[in-house]
Amino acid sequence: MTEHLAPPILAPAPRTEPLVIPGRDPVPVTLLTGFLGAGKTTLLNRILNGQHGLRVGVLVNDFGAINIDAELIDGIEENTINLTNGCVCCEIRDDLVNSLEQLLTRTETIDYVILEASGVADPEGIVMTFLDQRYEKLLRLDSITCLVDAEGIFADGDNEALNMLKLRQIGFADLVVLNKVDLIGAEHLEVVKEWINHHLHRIRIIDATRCDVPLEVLLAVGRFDPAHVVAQYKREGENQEHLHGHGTVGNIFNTWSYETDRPFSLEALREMVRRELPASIYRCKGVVFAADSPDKRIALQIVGRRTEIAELDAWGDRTPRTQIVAIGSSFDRQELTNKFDASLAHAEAQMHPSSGIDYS
Ligand SMILES: Nc1nc2c(ncn2[C@@H]2O[C@H](COP(=O)(O)OP(=O)(O)OP(=O)(O)O)[C@@H](O)[C@H]2O)c(=O)[nH]1
Repeated sequence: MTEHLAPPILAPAPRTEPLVIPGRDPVPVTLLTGFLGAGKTTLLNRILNGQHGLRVGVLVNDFGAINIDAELIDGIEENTINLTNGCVCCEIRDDLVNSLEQLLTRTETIDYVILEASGVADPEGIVMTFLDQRYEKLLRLDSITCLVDAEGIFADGDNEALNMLKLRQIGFADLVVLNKVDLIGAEHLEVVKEWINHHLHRIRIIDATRCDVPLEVLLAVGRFDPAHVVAQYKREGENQEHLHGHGTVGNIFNTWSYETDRPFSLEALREMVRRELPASIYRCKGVVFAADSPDKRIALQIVGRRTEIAELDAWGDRTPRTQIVAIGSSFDRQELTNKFDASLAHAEAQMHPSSGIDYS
């Protein structure tokens, strides 16, 4: 039921020939980066449902053993490929290229690709893949948009490696969407902007709630500039900030996953998160089987101690089963399992009479 981040896998022999799909121009790619829970999937769904006339293919890289994001992306299964078993920025870089190739050859109809990196991905490896000349006839990096959680950006702020990762995610981007401004006041917003501007100069920042950003600034903008990557390296060199590879970052995270056929009490789950979830759990998400609504799949989203619960489709032919993943640093997995176990409906029934559904 528990695991660390997957260890690096042996990469296949590197390609020597340029990758070309005959008759095809390089397909533009927008890379979505940003720390756990910042809003990448929210933005992705917004783009997929937007009026842009583009036929979009999607690559999703999630953390943990179960790819929950794939469940939460609105209905384009056939043009979506999930990258599992590792982080897109290092362990599965060849997998990334193979998946992109698969996505582009699978159907003639894709004319734009969006890659959602995992929230723990260091952008360097991904950017380097796109700068590799072997792939330049296949793909063109159009832009890198980094989502920042304006409320949660300073969570666990004493953790230097964590701050560094967040800054690198921002530093490699050509646009920052400062998201969740609905959750903070004007003063906090200014503090976040000052923090970003203090560390990184001349980054374009757009404030947003629920990633409501005009599509014109996100897609087919041709903003990616390799010179910016060079400048980022130079800046890091001057500030001696380089992380010496993703391994350093990867080591600060642990993942946990949980599965059960027994139904949850949503109220108990929400209360448990509010009162007891350790601050060292940065992100938790899943698809839940709930006693409150046993016929429908329930999406569970936890960022810090905020919980969002939403009804998805009916279980239909699928056996109702809860799958939850969490990521954080230095937490006790058994303790976490116990806390979730205690939020199961029957466990709750022993302590409280049953309560109504609250989807707020
Ligand atoms: N209040 C508020 N909630 C938001 C906003 N944007 C996103 N959320 C919520 O934040 C949670 C995380 O959003 P996601 O889009 O899944 O974040 P993510 O960056 O894809 O997360 P991971 O990749 O799983 O780390 C979800 O519950 C969203 O509904 C916002 O502007 N305001």
